[in-house]
Amino acid sequence: MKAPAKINLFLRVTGRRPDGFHELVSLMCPVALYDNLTLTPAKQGIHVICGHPDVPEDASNLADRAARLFMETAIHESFPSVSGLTIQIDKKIPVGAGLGGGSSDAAAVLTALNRHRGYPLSTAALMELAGRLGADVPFFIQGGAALATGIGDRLEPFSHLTSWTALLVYPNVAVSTAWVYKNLNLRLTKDEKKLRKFHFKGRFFNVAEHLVNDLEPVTAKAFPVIEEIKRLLLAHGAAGAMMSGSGSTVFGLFETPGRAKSAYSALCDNQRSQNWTLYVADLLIHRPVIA
Ligand SMILES: C[C@](O)(CO)[C@H](O)COP(=O)(O)OP(=O)(O)OC[C@H]1O[C@@H](n2ccc(N)nc2=O)[C@H](O)[C@@H]1O
Ligand SMILES: Nc1ncnc2c1ncn2[C@@H]1O[C@H](COP(=O)(O)OP(=O)(O)OP(=O)(O)O)[C@@H](O)[C@H]1O
Repeated sequence: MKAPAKINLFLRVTGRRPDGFHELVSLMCPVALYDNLTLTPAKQGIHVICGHPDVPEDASNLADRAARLFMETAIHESFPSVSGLTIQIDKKIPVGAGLGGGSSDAAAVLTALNRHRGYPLSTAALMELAGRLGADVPFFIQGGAALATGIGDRLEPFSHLTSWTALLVYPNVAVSTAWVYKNLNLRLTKDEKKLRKFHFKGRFFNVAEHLVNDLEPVTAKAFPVIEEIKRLLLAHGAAGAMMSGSGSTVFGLFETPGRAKSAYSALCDNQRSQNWTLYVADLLIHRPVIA
């Protein structure tokens, strides 16, 4: 099954909880760049096969953790015995890229196991399990664009968005999300705090006004290539350009797939892009219809 990447179109950090996690307001949208997962029954245990140098194949893989958590929880509810599982991941989403690849793999495993076992868990229970695996995982269970609050786990579907095509540029540097949050300066004035609580309710997302990411300056300071990519995307016709999540991927938003593809070609011809990986991907605004 397909596990999509995501981009953050709006990300304001509004505070820090006593446990160190940050509160935020973020508009997130899946994009049509996918990992492909194949789940097959095994005699015993959970096995991950991925073959990507930066993705663990042991129990620390988020897809493995998701399967384990599901079995521990749902087995008690409806199954007499634990069966094994092999998870094959064809990794297309770059790793440590701010595109939520690991989180999406985990959500895909939870959703597939729940469906396959005849829905022992409600969507709400599945989302709760997902939240235990990572802040971004519940978003991928829900599907479609969403406005996230809390630590990213409180979600409202959001459809006031134009069908942009994104050009994603991954500069081949992996960024640790924990490092970015740790280096974020959160000393905010009262006015700034008010601004950051900006509410999208009933409003249409406007690129010129709303495209913002509080984490971008932190990552861009360590990796100046981020500013360089933003400049190039804007110079090649993007309506807006910004880093996604904690980085390092930068996306440009284009009005049509044709314009995104022209920018893709122009950037590929540029000497500077030799070490970068580029993808053209439509925004997946609406929740998939489940048959
Ligand atoms: C940057 C975003 O991707 C934006 O959508 C998310 O906020 C991060 O989501 P994620 O990668 O699923 O994050 P997790 O795997 O849950 O957390 C990784 C680390 O990031 C920090 N973290 C994460 C989420 C959050 N709201 N506040 C944090 O401070 C914590 O140090 C945590 O240990
Ligand atoms: N299934 C998985 N796919 C990718 N990375 C995984 C997976 N399981 C564990 N990891 C580990 O998680 C780390 C970051 O993975 P990921 O690519 O999801 O981060 P990210 O792109 O920064 O995502 P986010 O936007 O959620 O911060 C890597 O160090 C990787 O080794």
